[in-house]
Amino acid sequence: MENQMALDMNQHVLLPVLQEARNVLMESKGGKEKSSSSSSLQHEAPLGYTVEDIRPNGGIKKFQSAAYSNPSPHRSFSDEVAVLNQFFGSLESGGDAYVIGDSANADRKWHIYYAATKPELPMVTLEMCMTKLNTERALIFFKNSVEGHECPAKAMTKLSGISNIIPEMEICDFDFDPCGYSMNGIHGPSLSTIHVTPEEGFSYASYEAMGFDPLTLVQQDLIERVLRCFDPSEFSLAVTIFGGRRLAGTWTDEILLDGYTCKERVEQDLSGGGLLIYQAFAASSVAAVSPGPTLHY
Ligand SMILES: C[S@@+](CC[C@H](N)C(=O)[O-])C[C@H]1O[C@@H](n2cnc3c(N)ncnc32)[C@H](O)[C@@H]1O
Repeated sequence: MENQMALDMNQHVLLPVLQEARNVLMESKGGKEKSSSSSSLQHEAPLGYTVEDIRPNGGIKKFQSAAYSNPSPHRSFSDEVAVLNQFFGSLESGGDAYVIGDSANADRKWHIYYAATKPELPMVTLEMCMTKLNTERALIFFKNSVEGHECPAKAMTKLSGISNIIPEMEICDFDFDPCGYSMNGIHGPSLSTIHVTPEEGFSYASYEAMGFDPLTLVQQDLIERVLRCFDPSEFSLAVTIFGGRRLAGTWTDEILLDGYTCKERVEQDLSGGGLLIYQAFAASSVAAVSPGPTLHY
């Protein structure tokens, strides 16, 4: 998870680091608040990042976000792993790093860093990375497309269908100027987050959810609801399971999606008893990508 990963960095850390490696690391570590009494909060940059911008987000302090530049060593995964090991390598599980995906395609790899002090509680986490969004769906995340609505972010949440993904979730959403969208959702122990970059040519949306009951929430239904919001030409997803397959309900199933071809499926055991299932999909008309191995660092 991105923001949610900041929950308890002393206990455990599972960092999915995809194309936006620097952002994920930044958000996982979290900008540390220096003063909560001031109305203009100061943030400390994590892991040597420089704070460039801090935006208020709906007035909810814990959902604030910040943008950072990415100086070395945050330009290569090996360097990132070396830095993370300094922080987390001495935890009971040690620090384990994995790169999963197509080794021939630099844009199609899933980077994972895992470290824990104690066995994980049973938990399923879904992470989706969607690219080449449908142009009309992407337009919803431009502010000028929701002109006239009192709150652009709320309009985007509703018009895109994001509010229907897990309808019970209380959503804190944020619109960027002139385009872009982020939200965090919460319902009991379940958390979710979405970040959308809608610009043509490099459009991208991420969806992540954790803490839900895997025996009642059906994997395929949830994924289909997410896809309806963005209609991407390509996407990959990672399901991380702690607690064993028996408690994971439908979350170990292979998913079959109308209009998409599964290009790759990898199952990777994680230290600490976890299982990661990675799958990559492309809209059925998109040319096939050859599967690649899992590389261990
Ligand atoms: C969803 S936001 C970035 C999400 C990122 N994880 C974060 O919290 O910084 C990305 C989209 O917002 C737009 N955007 C507008 N102003 C921005 C800003 N100050 N910082 C980051 N993105 C901004 C970008 O062009 C892009 O379409």
